[in-house]
Amino acid sequence: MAIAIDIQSVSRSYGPIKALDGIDLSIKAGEFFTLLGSSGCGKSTLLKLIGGFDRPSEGCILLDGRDVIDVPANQRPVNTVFQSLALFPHMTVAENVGYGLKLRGLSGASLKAKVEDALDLVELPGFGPRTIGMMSGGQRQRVALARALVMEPGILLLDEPLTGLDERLRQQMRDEFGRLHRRTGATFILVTHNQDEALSLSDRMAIMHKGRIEQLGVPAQFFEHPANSFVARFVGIDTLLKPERIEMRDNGPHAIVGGQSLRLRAPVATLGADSLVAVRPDRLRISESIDTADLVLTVVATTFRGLQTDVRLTFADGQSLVAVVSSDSPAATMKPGTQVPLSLLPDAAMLLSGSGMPPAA
Ligand SMILES: Nc1ncnc2c1ncn2[C@@H]1O[C@H](COP(=O)(O)OP(=O)(O)OP(=O)(O)O)[C@@H](O)[C@H]1O
Repeated sequence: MAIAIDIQSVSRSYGPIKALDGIDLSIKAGEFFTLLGSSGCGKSTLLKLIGGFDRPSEGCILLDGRDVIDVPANQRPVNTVFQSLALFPHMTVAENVGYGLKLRGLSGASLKAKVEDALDLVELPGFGPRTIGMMSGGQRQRVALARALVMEPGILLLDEPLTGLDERLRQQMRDEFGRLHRRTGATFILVTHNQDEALSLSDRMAIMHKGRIEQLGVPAQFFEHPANSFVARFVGIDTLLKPERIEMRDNGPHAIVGGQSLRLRAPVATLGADSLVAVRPDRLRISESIDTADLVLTVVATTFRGLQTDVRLTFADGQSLVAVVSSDSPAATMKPGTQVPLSLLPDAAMLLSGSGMPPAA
């Protein structure tokens, strides 16, 4: 049975460090929810509070409407897959997976059947007798998942479970999480600093920063309506330009950058000292002619990225933006110094307020 989670005004301080600062968050039963943020933002602390491995300094946590602050970890309907996996190296795969059920008093054929079902679920049928030392990194991940899933938890917490795996395995395990979520119907909470993981898996997600939630919503909202420049940067909108001023024209608001004008999505917020214009790379096109272009910029460099190539272009004031073009298009091989006409699709540029420091690239 999936379980709903309500986090109400939760803070957690460690001495002078405020790891969590007034978090309010409701996660629906059966949702795949992701906490995304860079190192130290407080996401693991929040997971620990839900799991019962730590207590909040203030606020309460409800599971299906019941306050669980005084319920110890082993009595909560929650299982966690830790980054370190924490498998017992001297035990077989089956012993690892069956460990929790054995503690619950299960034995014999019923224990064996549950362990085999869990190993089937993570696509490791027949691997029970092997020792952990004989398993690859990806297979160990699956054993850790099976060990959590065999307990049939209402809530599964995944703490950076893909760290340390190579790209191919990450992709494979990512697909696996999606499949297991659908199969088990449990509430999944993933903690990660990886935007691709968050965007591809989540029903909803929260971006955290300095113990607070910067934005909460379905993944597409983070691109369409990033709450501020911190969030925009975090989801991969790398072009953030400092405008000289904002002008209201007949066809809407425009930002003036390096002497050129970019039409902004309306309505625009008031221009503050930390306001930046975010430009979505997917809404920029190289246009046919300079006469009809919205912008004319100068190529600085091109970076081959496989199917696509990033073209970095500058304004007269030295600020730059990145356009993404198909690697087999002529634009992918433009030389530095080339003048390029660009058109902006609707809502390509938006004025955002700043918040905190953008994460390092
Ligand atoms: N037991 C603790 N004692 C003191 N400070 C702590 C403790 N646990 C966490 N912190 C601090 O609280 C803040 C949030 O830590 P947390 O582990 O939740 O971050 P995180 O977002 O999960 O980071 P990472 O991705 O590096 O694990 C950090 O500044 C961290 O140093």
